[in-house]
Amino acid sequence: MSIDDAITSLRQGEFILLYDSGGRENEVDMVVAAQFVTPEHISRMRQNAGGLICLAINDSFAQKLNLRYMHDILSRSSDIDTDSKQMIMGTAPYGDHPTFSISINHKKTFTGITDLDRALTIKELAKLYNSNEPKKEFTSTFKTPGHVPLLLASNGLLASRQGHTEMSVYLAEISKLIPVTAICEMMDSQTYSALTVDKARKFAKENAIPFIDGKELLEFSKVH
Ligand SMILES: O=C(CO)[C@H](O)[C@H](O)COP(=O)(O)O
Ligand SMILES: [Mg+2]
Ligand SMILES: [Mg+2]
Repeated sequence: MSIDDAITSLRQGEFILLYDSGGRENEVDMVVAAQFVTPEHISRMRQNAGGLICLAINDSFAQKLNLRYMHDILSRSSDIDTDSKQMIMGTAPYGDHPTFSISINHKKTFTGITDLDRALTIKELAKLYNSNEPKKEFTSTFKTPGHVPLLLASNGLLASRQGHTEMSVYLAEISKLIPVTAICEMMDSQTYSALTVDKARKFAKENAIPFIDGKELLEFSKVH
């Protein structure tokens, strides 16, 4: 299936599968546009993917919310001693910096972890994108720490970093959707490892879900 098929699915609030490359995580994430997320999407990501359900946002939105990478927040914190700062992740084993920022819960959640709660947090954060006062609404409507990790896409998207964070946000942007995505790595409960790309492709085919290869997406982004 093509990038056009992925755009169609994302616009319909359906999942796509997104593979980065053998040169980095070598993982396939389930991806859905955050504006359409329902408890059913969260349930499917838990059961069919099984990784960490995260919320990726583009750089301009992150700037409006005054969000920072967690590694920067921790590095600058005067509450953390020098030895402990050695723990802060600079680059992951596959070479990229992590995109994690703070984690959030919508204030109307209870524990924050249920399918209902996480869907509320994710959908409401996407809704905030069109707010006239996003920062004010963000700080008054969400709590941290929470059960939905925020991931900050690099400015320039694929030209800067080729992670699922940037690729999923790029796909939302070219779909003319709010550039906020819910993503989750696919795991294999038989091998206790990441699902292989071949198994993920089979899953995609069996379930009629568009499968996007990061290398193809990168080439596409260079000419569009
Ligand atoms: O680590 C992650 C958060 O669960 C995932 O790999 C997610 O795909 C985002 O990270 P990246 O942009 O590095 O691929
Ligand atoms: Mg990862
Ligand atoms: Mg990833």
